[in-house]
Amino acid sequence: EETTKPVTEQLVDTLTQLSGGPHAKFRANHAKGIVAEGVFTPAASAAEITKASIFTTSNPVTVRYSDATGVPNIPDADGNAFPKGIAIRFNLPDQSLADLVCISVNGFPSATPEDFLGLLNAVAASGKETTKPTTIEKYLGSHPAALKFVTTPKLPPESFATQAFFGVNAFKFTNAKGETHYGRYRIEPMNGQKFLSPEAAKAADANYLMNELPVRLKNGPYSYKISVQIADAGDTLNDATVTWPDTRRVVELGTLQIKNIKADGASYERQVMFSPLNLVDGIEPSDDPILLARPGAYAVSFGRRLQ
Ligand code: HEM
Repeated sequence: EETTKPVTEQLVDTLTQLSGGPHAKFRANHAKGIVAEGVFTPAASAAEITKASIFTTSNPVTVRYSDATGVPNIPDADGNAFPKGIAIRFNLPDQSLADLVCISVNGFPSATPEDFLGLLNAVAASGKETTKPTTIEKYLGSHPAALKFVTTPKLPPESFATQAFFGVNAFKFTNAKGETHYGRYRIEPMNGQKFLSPEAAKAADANYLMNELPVRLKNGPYSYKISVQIADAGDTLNDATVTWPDTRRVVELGTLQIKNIKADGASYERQVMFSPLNLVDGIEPSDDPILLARPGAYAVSFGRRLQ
């Protein structure tokens, strides 16, 4: 009997295929990672935007940095390891939690999960093709957002500590007065972004990012500013391929300080699934179909990782 798999499962299948997997016990995407710990301290301005406990109280956080793709040993400076990821878990005193799951580029190649599957399938098909234009060339020719994403310079950062990250999908924020705003997260290193030169990127060790972080943290903590870019009336809220102008208001939510590598990080990351829809009161999802598809895809990958 023929059954069509849900698009979320097809996405995980294609990500797995593209990575040369399955790779037992690893994520189907953002497989290579490192886990650290720190603390989030709110800024006074956060309360203007949201009553969410994660942004109005100080809490311990667990942070997983990652390279893109499902390849567990991808070289950190490889173009395919772009975008980098950051997953931040706020561990609240009542055992509840919330996650921010962001990437190192402000945008996404596709507006819907079906379109993203089309892109991944076009990449998968074009490996074996000899006639031009290939499936991926045709796909990119008719999908400008995907073309923009794949041609974005893939600058390898000096460190995960010198990389900015973006939420890409919009969320709806409610403050204590009941006022609502839509916004997108920004996570910016306090000491600015720093990238490798092309020469340094070519010479970089396959694990230079994963090796650098413990060394850096021995010399002390580092921090990011977490803020939210606020949509104006009329801005597109449900399409992650459409960035908003840089002139939009940006409100600071607080400071993320990273203090140490997590001791049991390797087993922790296997047992944990971060999700952009792990939320607390004061933050709701937008109706962006990419955002709404993510937990389903992540759960498929998580379930396979536990087998
Ligand atoms: C439909 C679109 C997307 C699909 C199908 C997808 C797929 C996946 C999958 C399967 C995983 C592994 C999850 C796990 O096993 O725990 C993952 C992880 C991740 N994704 Fe996505 N993703 C999508 C969109 C996005 C977007 C828009 C962002 C950022 C704005 C993002 C950032 C990340 C990050 C940072 C991780 C690693 C999380 C961790 O460290 O556990 N993804 N993605």
